[in-house]
Order: sequence, then structure tokens, then C-alpha cells
Amino acid sequence: MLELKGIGASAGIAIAKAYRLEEPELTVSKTTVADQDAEIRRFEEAIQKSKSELEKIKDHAFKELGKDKAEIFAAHLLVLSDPELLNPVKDKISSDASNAEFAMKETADMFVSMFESMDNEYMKERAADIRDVTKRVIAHLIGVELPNPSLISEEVVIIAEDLTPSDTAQLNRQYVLGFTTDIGGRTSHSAIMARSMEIPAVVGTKEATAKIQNGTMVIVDGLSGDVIIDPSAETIAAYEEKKQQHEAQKAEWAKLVNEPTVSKDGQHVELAANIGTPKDVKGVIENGGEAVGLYRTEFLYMGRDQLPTEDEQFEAYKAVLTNMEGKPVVVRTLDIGGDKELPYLHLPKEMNPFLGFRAIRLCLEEQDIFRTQLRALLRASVYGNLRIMFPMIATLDEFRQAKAVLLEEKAALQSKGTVVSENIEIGIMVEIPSTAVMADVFAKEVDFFSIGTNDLVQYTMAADRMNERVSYLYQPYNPAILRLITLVIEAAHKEGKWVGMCGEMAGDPIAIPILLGLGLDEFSMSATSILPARTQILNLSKEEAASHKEQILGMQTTQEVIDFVKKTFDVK
Ligand SMILES: C=C(OP(=O)(O)O)C(=O)O
Ligand SMILES: [Mg+2]
Repeated sequence: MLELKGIGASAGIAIAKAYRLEEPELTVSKTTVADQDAEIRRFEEAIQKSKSELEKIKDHAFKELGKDKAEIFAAHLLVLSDPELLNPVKDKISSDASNAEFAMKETADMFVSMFESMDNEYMKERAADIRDVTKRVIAHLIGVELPNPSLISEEVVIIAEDLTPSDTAQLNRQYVLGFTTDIGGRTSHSAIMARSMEIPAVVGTKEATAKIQNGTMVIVDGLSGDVIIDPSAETIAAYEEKKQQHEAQKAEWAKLVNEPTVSKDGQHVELAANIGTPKDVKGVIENGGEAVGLYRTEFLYMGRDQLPTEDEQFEAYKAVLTNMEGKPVVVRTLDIGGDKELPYLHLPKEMNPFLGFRAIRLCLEEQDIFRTQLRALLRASVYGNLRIMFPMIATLDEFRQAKAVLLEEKAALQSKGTVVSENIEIGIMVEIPSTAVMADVFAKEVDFFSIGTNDLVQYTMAADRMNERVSYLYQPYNPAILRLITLVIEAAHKEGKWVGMCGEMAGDPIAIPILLGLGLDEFSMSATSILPARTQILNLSKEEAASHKEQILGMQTTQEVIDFVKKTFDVK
């Protein structure tokens, strides 16, 4: 039995066999074959096996994830039937007496570099398809198994170096009971996805892949951040018990689903949820969310091979607004970049993607993408209470430009007779320190702020939110962060505007008493954090929390803040 310590990223306990999700080694080298005909047959068999595997994946994707995702695999199947790719491979085997894997790789590399150098989106996508299927064929030829999380059909815990947000979105909740990764932090997007999918997860263990073999029994404790490898029968029994306690606790919280969030001294605050897809609304309702405080629309653009159309987006936004039945829904415009990539945009690799061409910066430059999204939002606005929010605003000028584009699209729609709501609030994320510092200036022009502490902390502390080696610097309760938050809340209230927070800090039991005392109006968090947060706020007095404001803001270190909150507000 061995124990690893990581970061509890999604509450709950999973006990199951390990399933290692890794990119296998697929290097090939050239050898000379004596029987070229036999080698060609071996190649054809590998193609057949790859095809039947892809057929299965395609059917599964169609059932579980819909037509769009299934089409990716249909395109892969077409590549595997294309004589323009297959014949040169066979020719190479015959003429050079080359081994099949080497011939396949050489031929595929030639097509990939040819297609990639063309200034044509379609051809670039075909290059990506060829790269993908080549991996599969070579894996068959050299006898290596490619992992495929969507084909898992028994209960497992996934072990990976890292999971991309779209890997996470494709996990089958029925069989994937939990996951653990070497890298990542609580605010990496795979962790955020895990919380919205309610899959227990521990990230940033540094050595899960080095220490855990396929098939080993593993316990993932997303509450404490512990991962137990090859546990004894007693340990399993103890964790089964802890799991049941957690379930019982959840049942207690569930009694507050329809209660308002009112502090002990009668002050109401709004508890909202962060969502990534329209399907997440069900979890918001089940967990008693009073609003959607952040709809991360970028997930609509991910895990596919082209941009979503205006109509597809309209349907998604309409579904969220309709299902929230008039409760507020803050939709954030496309925030791509950082750890959220869109391969089909073919953006050049950057040295510092979190500081690069992303979010509103990209939208103001690639206005077709931005305007399509805004039109879809404006058309959907009549189905509920829509609020539009721009991400990563660093300057007032960016906000003004984004708002001007929105108003232009609104006027254009109205001139064509489309009805658009007149009550759409327009706000911004505060996740860049310059914007927090200038909040008094912004407050005169925006309708609301939502503080994105996931990024605000990383930019203020200069500590990458994904990098577990600097996670000691990732300090949401650092007085520097608390002072920035205070600047924003005070500036907004002076102008009669409201302030929310949609970074993970909003659902954190240590942060909640501080934020309540600072006057935060709306707390937006993973849906599963809402009921514990409500329970906590029902037992806090806002006035008393506010009475500690100056003292907390005057503290010198993060630890001082933590110790004070734990003692004063009885937080575990
Ligand atoms: C909510 C935020 O946005 P994201 O986590 O999507 O970057 C944030 O930065 O706090
Ligand atoms: Mg952010």
C-alpha cells in the first residue's frame, strides 16, 4: 500500500482498478523485409483492425456524444479507405523492401507536411486526420495498444499525466469513477470539468503515472487529495465508510435546495453556478442554484473540428435560458487560450499562452467569430434573463470596443425585425490586476463585475495556475488578492453596480466569510459547492464578518488570514 498526496479537485471518493491513459511510444525505424507481399498483407490487416476499431468508436461517440463528435471518426474512416494514401505505402513496401510501419510513417509525414503548408483550413484539418489515423495503424503494426477512454466498459479510475478539458468532457461517468493526474491544480480546467461532472478527482500528484500500474486497485479521495495505491481490505472498508458519510452529508445539504441564501442577520446573497454546457443546468437546479453566474461558452467550441454555427450556438443559449426559467444567466463570450485550445484555429504556438492572444483579444481581432456568437446570444436573449460578460478585459478601450460590436450587432438584428431583449446587462470579468486597480473607472461604464480569481490570483502572484511546482504561491487568501477584491467591490457599490465572483474562490469555505464581510453580492461556483456554501452562510452574520474587514486587509501573510478565519468563523 502506497499513498500519494495531491490536490483534491473534485469532492467524493472513488475506489476501482487503475486505467492508465497515456500516449504510448510509437517510434519506428526502418528495417528491410524479405517477403514484401507478406508485409503488404500485414499492412492491410492493420488497416482493417484500425477500421473496425474506429467504427466502434464512431458508434459509441454517436450514442454518447452526438452526431458532431461521431463525424470526426467518420472522417478518419474515409482516410483509411483512401487509395491516394494507401497505394504509396504499398509501393514503398514493394520497391524499397521497407517495413510497413516505416513506409506508413514516411508517406503520412509527406502528406501531413504538404497539407499543413497549404493556406487552406480544410486541408489542414485533413492533415490532422492523417496524423491521428497513422498513429492508430502504426500502433497495430508494432503491437501497441492505444488507450481510448470513451470505450471503457468497466468501472475504473483513470490515471494520466494530464487530461485536457475535452478528454475530461468525453469521460463516461458510468464507468469512470474518478481520476488522478500528475500535473494540474484546483483551477485547471480539467479539475473544473470534473466538478461539474461530479467525478471525484485528485490532480497534481506529481507521480501518479510513475507509481500506479494498470489494473492496480486505487482509492481517489477528492475530499482530502489523497490517492491510495493497492489498499488493504481494512483501508478499502474505511474509505467505503467515508464515502457513505459523504453521501449522508450530501443528503443533509439537499434539504436546503429550495431555501434562499440568507445570512444569520437576514442579508441575502445570490448563490449561482458555473456551467460549461447546457446539460449542466440540470445540476444547477438539483443543487439549488439561484442563477448561472458563469457559462463558459468555450466548451461549445471544443472537442470538434470546426467552429459552431450561429444556429447551433443559438440553440445552446436558448436551452440554458429557457431551463433556468427566468433566473439570471451570465454568459461569458468565448474565452479561448491558456489551457483551452482550439486546434482547428491553427493559432501559432506561444511562449506564454496565458499571457497571449486569447479571449477578448482574439475576439476583437477575429471579429467574425465574435459577431457570430453575439448574434446567437442576442437572438436567444428573449428566452430568459440574459447577462453578457466579456472575459480577460485589461483596458477600458477593450471593453468599449467589445460593447460597440455588441450594440452594432443588436442594431443590425433589430433592423431586420428580430426581437432582442432590452434588458441585457453587460459586464466584465475582473481577472487581470490592471482592471481591478482601475475598477472605479470601469464601474462608471459596466453594468456589473464578476471577479475571476482563478486568473486574478495567477496574474497577481505570477504563479501559473496549472503548475503544481509553484502551487505554494497560488494564494487566493493573500492580502494582496483580498485588497484587489475590495477595490472592485467598493468601486462598484459606489456606482450602484453589483459584483459577483466566478473564480473557484467563491465556493471556498475559508474565503466565504471574508467575501461576505467584504460585501460580495453574488457567489458563483461549481454546482456541487452551492449547498455546502448555503449551509455555511446561513450560520454567518454578515455584519459580524464585515466588522473584521480592516483587520483582515491589514494582515501580512496568507497564513495569518487562514488562521484567523478558521478560528473566528469555525471553519475546518
Ligand atoms: C472564472 C475564471 O475563468 P476561467 O477559470 O475560465 O479562466 C477565472 O479566471 O477565475
Ligand atoms: Mg479566467
